[in-house]
Amino acid sequence: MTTRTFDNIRNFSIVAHIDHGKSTLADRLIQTTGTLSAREMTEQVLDSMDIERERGITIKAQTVRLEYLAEDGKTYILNLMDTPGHVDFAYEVSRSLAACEGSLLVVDASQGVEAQTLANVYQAIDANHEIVPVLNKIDLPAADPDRIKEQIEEVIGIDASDAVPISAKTGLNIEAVLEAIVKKLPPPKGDETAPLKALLVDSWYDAYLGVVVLVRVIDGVLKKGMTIKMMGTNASHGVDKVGVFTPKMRDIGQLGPGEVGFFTGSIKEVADTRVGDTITDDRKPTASALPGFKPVQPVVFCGLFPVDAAEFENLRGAMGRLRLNDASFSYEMETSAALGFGFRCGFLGLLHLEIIQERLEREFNLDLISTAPSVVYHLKMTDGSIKELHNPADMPDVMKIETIEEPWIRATILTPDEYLGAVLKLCQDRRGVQIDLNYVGKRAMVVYDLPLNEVVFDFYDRLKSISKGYASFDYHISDYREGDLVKMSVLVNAEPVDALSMLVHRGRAESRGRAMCEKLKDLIPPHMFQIPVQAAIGGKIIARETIRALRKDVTAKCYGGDASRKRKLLDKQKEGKKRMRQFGKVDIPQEAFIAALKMDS
Ligand SMILES: Nc1nc2c(ncn2[C@@H]2O[C@H](COP(=O)(O)OP(=O)(O)OP(=O)(O)O)[C@@H](O)[C@H]2O)c(=O)[nH]1
Repeated sequence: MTTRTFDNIRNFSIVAHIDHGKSTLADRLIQTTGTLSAREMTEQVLDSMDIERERGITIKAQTVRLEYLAEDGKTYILNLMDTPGHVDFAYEVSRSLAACEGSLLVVDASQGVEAQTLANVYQAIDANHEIVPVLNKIDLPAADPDRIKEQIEEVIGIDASDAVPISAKTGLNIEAVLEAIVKKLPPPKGDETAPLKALLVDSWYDAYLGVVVLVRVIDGVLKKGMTIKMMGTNASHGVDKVGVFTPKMRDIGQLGPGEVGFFTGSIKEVADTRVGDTITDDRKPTASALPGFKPVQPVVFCGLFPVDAAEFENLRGAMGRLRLNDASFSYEMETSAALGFGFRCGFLGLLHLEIIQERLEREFNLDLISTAPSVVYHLKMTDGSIKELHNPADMPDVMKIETIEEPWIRATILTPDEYLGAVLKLCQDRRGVQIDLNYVGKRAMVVYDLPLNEVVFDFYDRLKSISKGYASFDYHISDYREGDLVKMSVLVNAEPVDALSMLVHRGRAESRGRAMCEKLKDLIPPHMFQIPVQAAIGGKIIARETIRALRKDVTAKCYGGDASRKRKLLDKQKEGKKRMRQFGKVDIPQEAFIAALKMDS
């Protein structure tokens, strides 16, 4: 067995803060290497999902194989691995990075280093990547490449003297990027005579081909017709097709060491393929699996219920369809006294939650009520057992709980100096513990440890609003810590609304309860009777508001005459009704469930 270097291959990814031009550069690289015709280039190629494009973020990792004739006269195969740009998908990012040897670090030359730049580049450094800094958007008048170079050296601590100044938009200097990839990034190494060992980087469901698996071959050869084994799940599958993306799918029959491509076979569900798993030859397995494999765990849960109970089966069908392509999304049936039949769903983070909810509503035309997002708590019971709590409504008797642990995150925030005070206050208000405060050029960089449950509702929105959109934020889950947490229930007209119950820190329970009652008072329309709104811990009421009785005739304003206007108003009222839920005798509008949880004190 001999390990050798595959000199004509380079595997790289692009790391960048959101909007710094990763997709535009990727498109330029594809175009410059002539992989697609100009007509095919009209759309951004790598971001393929609608919602991704609308939100300008990349969710599913994809990859493209480029062929580049370099200045040295040789033709190179360049595999560009696209990485998801958001923290919720950090594990997928780390697997994509593990599949290559180097990264292009794209920094907007008019903006400089941002929180995600740091988080992503540190991940690339952890993956032992060689890093080529690229300064993008130098066509902008505000671009200051020299200052940004200094910033990269100072903050990230890598040599930026050879950083490539480009404009991905105008196509300026793209050749120089390709040359840097060839000259600076190391080629892959591997042993083609060894048993197959490949990293499962990503997988998705294709209507024609079934499950498509993206892999990076480390050793051996992945061939059409062979039987492979996934070492994490111990499942074996026949291989039907082996190929690469150019970015169109092209069959090439086999992939050798250092190569990146896809295969299809007898795999039924995306859930059967775990990102990070090792793929080997079923008949001649490799001795050791690749390190670092961990199944992804949902960290945020919420209930999703159809507004119209008759839509329950449609919702179940839609969730099944989404899960086909997203194994990290989980759901199980749940019944709520107030909301009826629905599902308890698990997500990788808040963005993931929003994306799934939006797709259910948009692609499947469902009207949904979502309950408060909750993190996963670890309960240590008095009998010594450990329980995971996904839903505050399921909280066991407090007498049986010894301690409650909650997940904490480490957050990195970059903000212009003038908003620093407000940012620190926000973190402090959310039980944050300051770890570091530094300067990156003219901007402050603060590192905080925060309980995830304080971040889960509206932290990011608040951060953006207090910094006028200038602060950037990134986080990762760090650990579980014990907290003095209590379950707060909300009662509307003396009926507990389980969908609004939540775990809060004891020290904040009263102010949260008060804020919640005040909010609900505004959100719940007056009825024909008086409605008390209360917050309680155990049997103890900690806050109360009253919605005064009101008899309101919506058509009263239309003095008889205009029938069409009258009908419009009644229709509008009916529309409003549809989005309400009855709790005992009280109608609560759907918006109330999320709005009540936002704490914009
Ligand atoms: N002026 C200028 N604008 C650019 C340049 N490169 C990209 N842009 C613009 O910057 C915006 C963001 O570019 P994208 O390529 O979508 O950014 P991205 O980093 O891929 O963003 P995510 O996919 O969300 O991670 C778009 O409006 C681009 O047109 C450039 O060189 N100059």
